[in-house]
Amino acid sequence: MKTKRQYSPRYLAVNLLHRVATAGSYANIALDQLIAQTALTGRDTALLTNLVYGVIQRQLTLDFYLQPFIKKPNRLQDWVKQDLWVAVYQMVYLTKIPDRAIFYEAAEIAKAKNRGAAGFVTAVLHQIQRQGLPDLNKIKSPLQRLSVSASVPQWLVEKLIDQLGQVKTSAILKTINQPPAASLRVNTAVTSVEKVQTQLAALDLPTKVSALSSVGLVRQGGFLAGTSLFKEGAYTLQDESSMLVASSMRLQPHHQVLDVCAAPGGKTTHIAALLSKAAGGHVTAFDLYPHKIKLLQQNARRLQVADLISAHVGDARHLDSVVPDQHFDRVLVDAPCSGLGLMRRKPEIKYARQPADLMNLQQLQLEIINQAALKVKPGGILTYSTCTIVNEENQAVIAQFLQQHPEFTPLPVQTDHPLKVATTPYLKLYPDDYGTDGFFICNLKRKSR
Ligand SMILES: C[S@@+](CC[C@H](N)C(=O)[O-])C[C@H]1O[C@@H](n2cnc3c(N)ncnc32)[C@H](O)[C@@H]1O
Repeated sequence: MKTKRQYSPRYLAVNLLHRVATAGSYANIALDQLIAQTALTGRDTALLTNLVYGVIQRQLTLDFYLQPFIKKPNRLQDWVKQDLWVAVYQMVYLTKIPDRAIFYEAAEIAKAKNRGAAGFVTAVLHQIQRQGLPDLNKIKSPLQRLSVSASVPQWLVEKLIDQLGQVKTSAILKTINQPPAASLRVNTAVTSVEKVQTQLAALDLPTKVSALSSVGLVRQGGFLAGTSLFKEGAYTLQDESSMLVASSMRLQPHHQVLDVCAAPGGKTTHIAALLSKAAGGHVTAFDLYPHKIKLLQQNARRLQVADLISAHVGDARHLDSVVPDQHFDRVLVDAPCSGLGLMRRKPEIKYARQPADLMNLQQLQLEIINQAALKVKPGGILTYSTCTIVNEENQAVIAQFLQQHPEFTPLPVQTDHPLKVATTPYLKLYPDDYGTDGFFICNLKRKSR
């Protein structure tokens, strides 16, 4: 039987951080599962969420703060480090929580796991209280200071400065550690934005309309996947930037669409909602992984658009063997990418990526887009999108593609509302522009014969 302590948000946070670090789970998915399984109050859910995201977001900063107090970091057990991270995070960023409460909880968590470690945790925290934390402003190298303060690896800060300049990089780094907003796409195949907004408000979940997408609603925090509206398919959880993809594709109800990197189907189901079965519209969706195709099919059923979608396992690098002799009005390549635009929502990504990944991914992206191009009807449109913010995976892919494919020309990216960022020849959204994920969209029209 679980004790009261094991349901405390801090205990749950330490456990979850341990799982993310050791089993490679994504924090947002693991957190949603945990919240669904445990009957926490709204306040405890908010604290748990804050602790988990806050600690992962600020891991490099927290390591810097703890460094002078831990003599043998290599001998520190992972969960002891995570317990200390959670404690120091509260001391620095959640200033309303008194130190004595933080120390007591940190020691109790240590005791519950291994009695011997409780003394060590308490000693470290008391030493921090006596001596104070080291000062970030005293880091001599400006690059290292920016990296540690924003908790972003130095190679990535350097790359962003190189590609975007100091001012834009600082603006991005300032916003990526803010709590991510929750956003949902209303499923216009079955309901309307106004209706869902009213129904959510009645559940004490007020939302605001998205500034980017006419089918998006946003709110700061809250567990939106638990409502019966979600289960019935009235909406799905999706970042506002992702909602721009289907809207940009100039879809018509009768279109035949190929979605080659489709799972778990966020964009496939959005595309399907814009097609009409009666008019003959259809999406053929592929993904490399069978378990992801199952997820896509589940989502399609929940969102009541399964009859417009056929989903199969298939490799987008070999489309001729999966869709021989077929050509489509619209082809979407929502490419596998580094995910560096998701630093706020999936903060663990920034530590996992290595510089060499970007060029390896570029090769894969080029292979896929080159194959996808062969499946576009004359006069049709090929859409390339990613959730990353580095040139290698975005404009460099498009530039190389266009060199080899003069039959394609970029179109302005159509959006529901006028945006403050350029939409031609492609749309690059950074996390500081609208508080969304970082995203890239390019629409390429194939010449009519
Ligand atoms: C960015 S995600 C797609 C997200 C999806 N479009 C959505 O909106 O929900 C990229 C997808 O590409 C898939 N993928 C990776 N390599 C692939 C390949 N060679 N062929 C097909 N799919 C692939 C991954 O499994 C992953 O699901």
